[in-house]
Amino acid sequence: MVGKARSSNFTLSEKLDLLKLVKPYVKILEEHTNKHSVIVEKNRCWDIIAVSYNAMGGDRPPRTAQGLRTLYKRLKEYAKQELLQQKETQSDFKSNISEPTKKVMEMIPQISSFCLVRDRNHIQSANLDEEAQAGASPLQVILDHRPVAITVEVKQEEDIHSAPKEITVSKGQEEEPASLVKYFSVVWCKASKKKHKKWEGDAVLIVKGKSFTLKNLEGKDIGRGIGYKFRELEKIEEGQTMMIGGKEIEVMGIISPDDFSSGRCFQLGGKSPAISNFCQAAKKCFSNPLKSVYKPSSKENRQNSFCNCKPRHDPCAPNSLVMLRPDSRHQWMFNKNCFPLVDVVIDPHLVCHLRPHQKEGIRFLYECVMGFRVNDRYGAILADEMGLGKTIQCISLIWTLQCQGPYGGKPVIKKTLIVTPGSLVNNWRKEFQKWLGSERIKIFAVGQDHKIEEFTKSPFYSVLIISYEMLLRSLDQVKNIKFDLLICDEGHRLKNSAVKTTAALISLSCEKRVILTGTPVQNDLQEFFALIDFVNPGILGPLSSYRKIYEEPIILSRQPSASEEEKELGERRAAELTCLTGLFILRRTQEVINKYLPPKIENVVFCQPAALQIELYRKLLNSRAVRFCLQGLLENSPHLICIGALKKLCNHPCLLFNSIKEKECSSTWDKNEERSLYEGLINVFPADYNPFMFTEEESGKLQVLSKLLAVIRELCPAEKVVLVSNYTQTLNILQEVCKRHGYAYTRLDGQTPVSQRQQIVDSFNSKYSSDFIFLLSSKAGGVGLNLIGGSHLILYDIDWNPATDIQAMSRVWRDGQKHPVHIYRLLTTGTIEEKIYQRQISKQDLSGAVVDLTKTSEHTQFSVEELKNLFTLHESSHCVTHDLLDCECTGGKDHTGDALEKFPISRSCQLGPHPQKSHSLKPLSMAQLKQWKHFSGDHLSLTDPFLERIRENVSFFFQNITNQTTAI
Ligand SMILES: Nc1ncnc2c1ncn2[C@@H]1O[C@H](COP(=O)(O)OP(=O)(O)OP(=O)(O)O)[C@@H](O)[C@H]1O
Ligand SMILES: [Mg+2]
Repeated sequence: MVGKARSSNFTLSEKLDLLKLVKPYVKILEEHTNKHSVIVEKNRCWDIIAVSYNAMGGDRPPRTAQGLRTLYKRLKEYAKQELLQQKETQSDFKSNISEPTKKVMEMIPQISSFCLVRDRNHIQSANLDEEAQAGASPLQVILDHRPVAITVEVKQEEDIHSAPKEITVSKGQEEEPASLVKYFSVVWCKASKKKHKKWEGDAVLIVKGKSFTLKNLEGKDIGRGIGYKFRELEKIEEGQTMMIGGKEIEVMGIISPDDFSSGRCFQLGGKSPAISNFCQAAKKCFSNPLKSVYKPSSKENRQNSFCNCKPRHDPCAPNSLVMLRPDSRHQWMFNKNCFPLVDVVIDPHLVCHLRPHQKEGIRFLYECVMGFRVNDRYGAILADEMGLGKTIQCISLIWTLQCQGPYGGKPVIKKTLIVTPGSLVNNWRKEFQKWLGSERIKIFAVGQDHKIEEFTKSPFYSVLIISYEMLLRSLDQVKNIKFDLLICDEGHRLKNSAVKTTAALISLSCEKRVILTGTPVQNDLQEFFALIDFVNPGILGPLSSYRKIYEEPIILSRQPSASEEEKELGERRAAELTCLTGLFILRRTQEVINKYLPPKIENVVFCQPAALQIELYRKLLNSRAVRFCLQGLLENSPHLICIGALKKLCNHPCLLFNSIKEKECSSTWDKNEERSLYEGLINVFPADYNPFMFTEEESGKLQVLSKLLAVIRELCPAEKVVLVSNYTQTLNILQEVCKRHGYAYTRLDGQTPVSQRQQIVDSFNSKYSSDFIFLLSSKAGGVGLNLIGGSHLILYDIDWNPATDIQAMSRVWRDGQKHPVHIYRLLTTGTIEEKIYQRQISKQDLSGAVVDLTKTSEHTQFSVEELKNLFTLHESSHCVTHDLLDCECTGGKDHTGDALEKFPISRSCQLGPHPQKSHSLKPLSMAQLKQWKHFSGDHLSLTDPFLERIRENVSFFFQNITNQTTAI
């Protein structure tokens, strides 16, 4: 805080020393650059400190008295070292420059990119008048943008403490262009007559015409005024002090409109250093990593004898994967003992298995956790789509950091903590074994028979794998272990900072944090903040300022009523946020591994509802509850209950029957809305209806499923099926179907003990397994599982969130799959399931990025219009989704999207009953769907033998084939 720094009490000799110490560095800079310059007054001697500090690799100039003291000490040490070396070598300063000096020189081109030198509010941090009284040499520092030029001159002091003038309020007349806006960085304090002011904080002054706004760094308004004299506001310049609205401010610098609209000026650390640092780092490294760069003293000699100066693996070998070398800033910060630089090379044993995108991912993870990408931040989010091998990338990272490091080859980490959903604990252990064998690295997976204490006691284990649930239970023990790297698998669950798991993980002191997630974060800016703040705490500032600086302008810009100015600001802020976080978020899509995978045949199957379903559906739609929903009183509307009932009915009427019976017996039956929804419904069922004796004919989808299983069994007897539902009760029905047909099955749902999950998965994947069907609850066990033993996957029901379904579908089409993969998504024609599907498609391209801030956020509420649409049964349509495609085919022929090209683009398919509004929807996904092969169930010749056998109960098909070489 600036105010604190002002109260620093350096002794006079310390200050003089400090200035002397700074001078040589200024000289060095001067010798190597000689360009145009701008004059900075003598009180900017602190600029030089900042320059020197940056030149030596410091992140940012100190902002506290303590910080200044530390800097002072380090400068002193640094100078001593330099002198010592000069003496040692007895050589001419210019021809044989010492290593620390070299470091400074190496940094010269970077200096101008450190915004801190220009950004005065970061360096105005000492009691300057004391300096003057102490008789220190006034310095004239000349800085230029690029490259930096600095000269030192002695100049007489000018009085810099003239009293601030209050800007007078204009009496009128002066006219000016209202659009002219200027931005300044300032420090402020409450108005007082004291000579030695104590600044209370940094702020941004926005001057627009005759008015101004003062915002603190959290983006909150702390002062406002209108009607000032335009002339005076226009003349505001750097260094000027003035009174505005009862506050005294000193102008530290001018902020470009670009820095304001991007929000960069509110970020204390500024992002430019980080980015430029990364770019520079990528370009150069000044020392030969294989050569010792520094003659160590005898003590260091001893230390060095312990370190390995040769890379662990040959960096020059063909196909070697060599990590980026640290830049000079990093070396200054982390190589205090001046160990030789050593190349970090990924173990060739691993490299030979890695896909190109995985190599890139390992480089990315390494640079993030080493702090190469963003100064002082060591976090990363690897958000590759499902099945891209996030596990192998992390294993490579752990193995590398555990054995190697850039400084003298010393390992960067000792212990790693991997936190993962319960069902994946053993999967991680197995993957370690798969890629590294059991000798290289000792892994400890916490389980019922493997208690944490064992890990704590044994020095052999370096990796602890634990489930989120277990972590919560044994947090105290985990906290007592020092972990150097933390990996959170399926880490999107940390998007809610209020939940216990997140709080527990935040409480761990480990700095290097990696989130793995295959599920894209939807467009919730607060969830996004939570993930970012977890991996790189504080990088976006406190939540309150994030809201003001990013969230509010972005949300505001999306309102239909937003002005052009608001839209522009929102877009700029969104772009800035994406750009800043893009440094440590990596997401690749499935396409990168498609070529390694077998063909995938995806089918959307529209199943005709059974007669009983139609009758019950009509009755439900006529219920008082549904009618109440459509009246528009959404607050107390029971629409979720109605939607739930319709979804159950689509799966099987017996589920609805069970619900009615349950409600009849329960105390909540009194609740009006449920009573009014189920009223008279029971009479539609046969009088002797027994839900346990359900039949397949009572559900359109179940009929299709039953036929599908039979044809798979017949045509591919060696292949297996993964059958997915979101509901345990539905899984019970599907299980019963398996029993009735004599299909061997296995099942994994929320109730399956964690300790048994991997075993169930392994046994299904084994070629010796006799199981034909894997019953999977997508919510409980969908994430992260490898079910490559199955090559047919049937999604029996649909979820609102496309990510849940994509998660499930990705279980089988992944690395290691040997057979062509068939995916079947069953939907009941004309019902709510189609509507959910349509909504999924129109939402899907929102989830294309980790977070796509340029897109509008998803709906969480339904409008009355939407509810009307949801609560409509389209009895006469073969496929409402196709009707909405605006496709000219009637489904009577084998129509594919190739025909699309015949029409102008403006005719591409649109979703929604109001074509005139369609541009606001997401035409792309629907257009893509239109390009899928599609045909109605009574189409004459179906080339797909599986579809051929189920067509009787199917009104329409969509089909898409990826990697169509040997398909079908
Ligand atoms: N380079 C590779 N060669 C062969 N198999 C690989 C390779 N990389 C990964 N795999 C295998 O691919 C499967 C999927 O990998 P992994 O489980 O790491 O995916 P993921 O990215 O974590 O996906 P999800 O988001 O679903 O958890 C695993 O069985 C893994 O062993
Ligand atoms: Mg995974």
